[in-house]
Amino acid sequence: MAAIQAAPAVAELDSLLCGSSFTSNDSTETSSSNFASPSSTPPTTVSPDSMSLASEPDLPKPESGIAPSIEAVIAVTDSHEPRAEQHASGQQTPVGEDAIVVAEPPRPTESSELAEPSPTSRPRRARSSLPVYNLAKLAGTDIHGKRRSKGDAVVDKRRRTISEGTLANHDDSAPNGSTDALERPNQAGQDNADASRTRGSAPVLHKPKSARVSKKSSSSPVPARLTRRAARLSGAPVENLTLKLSALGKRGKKAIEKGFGRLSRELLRLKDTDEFAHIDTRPVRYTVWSNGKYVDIDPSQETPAREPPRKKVKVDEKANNDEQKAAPSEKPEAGAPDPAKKPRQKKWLEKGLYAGQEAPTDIFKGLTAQEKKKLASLPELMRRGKPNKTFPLPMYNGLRILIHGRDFKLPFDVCNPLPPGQPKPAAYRTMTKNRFVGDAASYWKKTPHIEDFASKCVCKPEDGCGEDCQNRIMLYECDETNCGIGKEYCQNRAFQDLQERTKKGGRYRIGVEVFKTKDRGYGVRSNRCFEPNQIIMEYTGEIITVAECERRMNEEYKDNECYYLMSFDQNMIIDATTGSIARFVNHSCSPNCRMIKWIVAGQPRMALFAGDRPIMTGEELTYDYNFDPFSAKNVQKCLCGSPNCRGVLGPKPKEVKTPKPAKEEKKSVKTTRTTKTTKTSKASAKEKATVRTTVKVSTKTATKRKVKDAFEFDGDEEEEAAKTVKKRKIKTSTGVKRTVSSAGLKAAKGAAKKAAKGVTTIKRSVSTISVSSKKKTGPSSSSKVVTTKAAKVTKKKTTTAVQRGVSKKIAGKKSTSTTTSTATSAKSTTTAKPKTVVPSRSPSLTIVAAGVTTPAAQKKKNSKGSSTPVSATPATSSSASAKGELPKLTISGSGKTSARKWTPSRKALEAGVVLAGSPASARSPAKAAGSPKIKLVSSGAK
Ligand SMILES: C[S@@+](CC[C@H](N)C(=O)[O-])C[C@H]1O[C@@H](n2cnc3c(N)ncnc32)[C@H](O)[C@@H]1O
Repeated sequence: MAAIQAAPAVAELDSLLCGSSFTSNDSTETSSSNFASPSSTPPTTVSPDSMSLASEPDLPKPESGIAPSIEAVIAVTDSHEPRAEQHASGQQTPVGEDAIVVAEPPRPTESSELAEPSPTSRPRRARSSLPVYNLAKLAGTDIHGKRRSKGDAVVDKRRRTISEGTLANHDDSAPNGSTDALERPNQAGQDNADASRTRGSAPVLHKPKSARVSKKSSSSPVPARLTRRAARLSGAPVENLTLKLSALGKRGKKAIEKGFGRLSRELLRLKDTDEFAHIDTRPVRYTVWSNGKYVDIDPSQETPAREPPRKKVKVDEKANNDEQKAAPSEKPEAGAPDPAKKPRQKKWLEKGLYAGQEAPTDIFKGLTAQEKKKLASLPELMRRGKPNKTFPLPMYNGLRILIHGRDFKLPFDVCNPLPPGQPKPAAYRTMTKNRFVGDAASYWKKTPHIEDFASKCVCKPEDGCGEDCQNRIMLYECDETNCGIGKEYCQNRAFQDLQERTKKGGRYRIGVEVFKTKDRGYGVRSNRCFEPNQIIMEYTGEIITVAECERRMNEEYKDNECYYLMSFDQNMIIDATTGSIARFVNHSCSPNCRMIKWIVAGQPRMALFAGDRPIMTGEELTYDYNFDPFSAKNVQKCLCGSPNCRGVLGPKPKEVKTPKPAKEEKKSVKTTRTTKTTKTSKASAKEKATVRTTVKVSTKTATKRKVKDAFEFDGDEEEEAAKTVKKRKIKTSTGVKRTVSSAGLKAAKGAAKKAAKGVTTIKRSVSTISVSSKKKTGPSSSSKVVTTKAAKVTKKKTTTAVQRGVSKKIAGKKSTSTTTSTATSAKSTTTAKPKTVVPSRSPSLTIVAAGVTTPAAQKKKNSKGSSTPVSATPATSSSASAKGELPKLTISGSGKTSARKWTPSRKALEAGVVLAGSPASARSPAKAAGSPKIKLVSSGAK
């Protein structure tokens, strides 16, 4: 079968054959001898094809040597013969073998047609003397079927008339045309090369494409690739066949070109090579190889030097080129040292921790007589041998320390996280952003601060939004909308800095880690240093309404030892049970941090900031909870261990405030009302920052009860509280409460507006679980206002710049200034209790975090009943409190253990915090007339 496919190719190639093949008609050659032998007899087996040659019973004998191509064709037909016989005998042909030829099975009808053409068929044009061949059949393309038109056999149309001469040299002697056909392509090159000598080439039978393809597929014994490679390596000039052809006559040239045109592409590409023509230009080299390596037996032999690897050649060439470029005329002498190449000199590290601190030659130098004496008595410190310059001791400082024998600790400013395997709190979920839960989202006013936020600070780039920045003073973070100096200069973008810092993660960038304290549960420590006032981490969690908070405390957290609830904004609470690790920060009466609420992009956010001094690696982070337990049973012993510890987790002691005469106050209010009270003074930078407009809510009664209410818990308390509430209720009406550090004039503008609109209360306070005001937010915050107001605006020394900035702003807004609104509220106040400045940077926070009732507290409670735990009473004001920076922290008491009613203390009311330890009646807003609706019932303390 393969022979049949290859046969047309053979025909092609044979058409290119020249020389002896034309002349040789030796039919005795076997198929094997046909291979690559120009003198061998081509496969000339000619036998009548039962199919296509049926009409040509007798093929004329070749007369001349110009019919090799025809020989091939005949070989094809010869190969068909047994096939036809096979079919005739009804034998099955193996598929592999018959793939192509079977496509032309013997068709009796056709055969009969061919043998005896029907009267309707076209008469043959061929002369009877010439044989007619069915080329389609020969080529194997007739397997596609015959097209017929009007009964006319197409096969007849496709017949070609071939001149008699083309049938020359058909030889029956070639027994295996297939083998011959396979091998011939290899001969083609040589034959083609010899074709230049051809004078008369035989016309080539038309070769159908399929046949060519089959020729390709009939793998030539010598792969084309190898041939190409050989050609490349030969290095000899390639003969140009075109030149050869030009020497030919027109006819010969045409024949050869035609022949090439039918060569496969690969062969065509190679047609001009020596390999193609089998021309050896190099002598054969015998090489010896040992273990896969070339062994050069006699290097003196004339064998050409081995070519260096290509890459090396390139490099050398490049180097040469460079050299030539550099010095085209001069050539460096062989062996002379290259001036460009200097011996490499080792570079030593000259800078480093102790580099440059060589030990002094005289180690006694600079020491006192006593020290010298001591050093002499310390032979181990005496210098011996060569000084260690690689890593010498810090001689200037260390030696003295060593002499004195002091313990010293190297400062470690680098990240020093705890080793792995630390006890960790039970699985807790972290949250890096506040998330509203339940009704909180619907009650949350999304843009309460936006109005204030609309104005820009007046800082210049050189100011860098420092302490005088009015945004900073009012705890508004700068951004593109409210600050004109840009990110690169502005220093008032703490939350943005924090985000930037922690974005990539990593212990150092985050800078904090939870650890287990000895006696206070878990805490947070720094594992890096923090600058004073630097932001450390954000306090995030779920923002919930008071009602939801109450529910959680009663249901979800009832068995908890700790609550992580902190009052937030708009009467909402942050529950950090799912939140950031800031919830693990413990309380200290001398804290190193502050929890501060800022307005960032119009929204309140809470974060822990370093205090006034830097924080070192490994320090525990603490802030003052300003904890308000409201009930004796909630009082916990403080274990902060600071010298000025208040003893219990209690409220921050207030500053001792000197009451001012009412006249003065009125005057003050008046003055502020006319907005001419903006007094400027050049004070210290700290004081500048404490521009605070404070409007505090208080009553005389309340003031008296201030501390008392917070801790007293007797049977009459409820009644008394009710009275108080009533009293307060009377005095309610309108009021502006701004417990936060001033909240500034900005907010006051808004307040003024709202007051003008008849809004009864405006409160911008961190202490959220507020009893006062707010008719707007959550359902539980709809209580009637209990507070009555005395308003006083105290403006502490402000810088001109700030004042100007603020007043400008106000002027720009056409607002009546803060004091206008406060004055309004002052009107409704029966008793005005003046108060001095409140917090500086920190807002008053209310944490609703119920801790463990310590055994001590429990004992006290048991022994004293409901009496006030003395230890809970704040003693003196701490330094921190003097700055007014402490947040309010309120702890909820255990309502489970008490059946008695409990009402919020005056303190709670003032702080805007209500925490009920709470019998159901107290929790019911309906029952507690005038009492705030907002009550947190903590039942979980154990
Ligand atoms: C918000 S949690 C702080 C994290 C807590 N230590 C923990 O392990 O989850 C507040 C509770 O920690 C405890 N705590 C914090 N500071 C304390 C202190 N200085 N003395 C005693 N207990 C403290 C109290 O039980 C408090 O109720």
